[in-house]
Amino acid sequence: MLFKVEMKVNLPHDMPAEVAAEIKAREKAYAQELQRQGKWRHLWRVAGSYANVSIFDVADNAELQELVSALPLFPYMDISVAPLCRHPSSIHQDDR
Ligand SMILES: O=C(O)CC1=CCC(=O)O1
Repeated sequence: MLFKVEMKVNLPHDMPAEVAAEIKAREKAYAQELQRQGKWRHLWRVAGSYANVSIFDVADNAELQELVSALPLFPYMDISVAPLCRHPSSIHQDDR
């Protein structure tokens, strides 16, 4: 199942820089591993904002919840999710 996931990051302004850097490094490693596994299919920065738009390809709602709630930045993000289905005009065979 495909989901559009929008994540807006709100790190506390008083978080020490080295703590923020360590969380971001763990976030990057986790995100890249999920991309290698094919579960995090797209990751886009929203221009001008500390936010991203992502496409996840997971088995079901429960797997999405499991993966997203394990994000190191999860405690600091506002997240919105929308389920996706194939558009009849899409030319991409891997949309499903
Ligand atoms: O910077 C972000 O948008 C948050 C994030 C998600 C995956 C990652 O590496 O950073």
